[in-house]
Amino acid sequence: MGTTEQGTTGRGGISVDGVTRSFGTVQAVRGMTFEAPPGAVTALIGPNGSGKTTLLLMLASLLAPDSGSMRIDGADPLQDPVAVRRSVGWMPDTLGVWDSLTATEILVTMGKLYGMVPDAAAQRAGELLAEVRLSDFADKPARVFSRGQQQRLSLARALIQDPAVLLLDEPASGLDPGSRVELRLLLRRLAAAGKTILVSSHVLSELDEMADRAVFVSGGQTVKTQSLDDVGTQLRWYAVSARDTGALLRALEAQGLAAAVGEGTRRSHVRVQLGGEEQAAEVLRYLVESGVGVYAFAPASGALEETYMSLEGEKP
Ligand SMILES: Nc1ncnc2c1ncn2[C@@H]1O[C@H](COP(=O)(O)OP(=O)(O)OP(=O)(O)O)[C@@H](O)[C@H]1O
Repeated sequence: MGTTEQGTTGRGGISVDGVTRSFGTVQAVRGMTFEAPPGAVTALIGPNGSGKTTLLLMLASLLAPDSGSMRIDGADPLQDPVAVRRSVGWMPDTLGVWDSLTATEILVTMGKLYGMVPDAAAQRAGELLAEVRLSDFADKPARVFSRGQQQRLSLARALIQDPAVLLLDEPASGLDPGSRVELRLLLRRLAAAGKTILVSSHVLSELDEMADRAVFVSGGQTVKTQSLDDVGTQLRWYAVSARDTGALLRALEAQGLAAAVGEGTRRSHVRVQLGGEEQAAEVLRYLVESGVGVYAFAPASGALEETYMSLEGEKP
């Protein structure tokens, strides 16, 4: 597939419009509407129980919505589940069945289910196991895999048919720091190749590095979408540390900035809200010139965490 965005109803990307789903009296998804374009990583962010997994299951055509419409790479999961399953790679938050099969057997079986001839499936399995650094475990049964190894195998399984769309539910959970970096690089590479990637995660610092856009959900509804391109102009809290905290506070107040001593960290710091990177650069220059001895100056939290916390704060 190409890298061009092709609109809400044409081919390419994910489009979700007014989707709902209940389980008995529990309204898991009350109304979600958003787009995830091809060639980008879109983050799906929300508190526990906000409906992320339910939505991903519906997109993967494994669960039917009660109402609303969805398009995945141009196909409707209700009308055309076969097309959707062909174009979607699904990485659930746990690997699931087939514990007694080896990693290679799992991937080859999946490949054959997608219509690959055995040789091609075996070759693809070998390439993917190398990609997720599991070549040494190719002939080991999945039941002996650690949580992180299972996650990596699950990712390989999601990629077997070279899908146009990747749906990933908490893919970094259980991964060691090195594997997380590799996952990030792999997903950026796949997005650059034109794939549509929708990834749910609670690790916002990681999504800051990985995602192009974010969809925030709460109580089964989409509450905000954010482009990470706007981060440079976003109002953000900065944490500033200086040799003389009192002088630092006075210097910031002299600039008309509301500053307060921050709490909750080992190192003493001052929190100040700034209107974007331009203002941050000016304030930093001023502080350095005023001789308060600044030794740390950075956003107090990631951009997504800041939005997440502000949305939590707005809740009734
Ligand atoms: N099969 C089911 N039967 C009954 N209730 C369900 C079922 N699946 C999900 N729910 C409920 O729907 C709501 C949304 O669950 P979901 O798993 O989609 O949330 P989530 O955002 O993925 O949460 P988490 O961040 O904890 O993974 C929850 O209240 C959950 O208890």
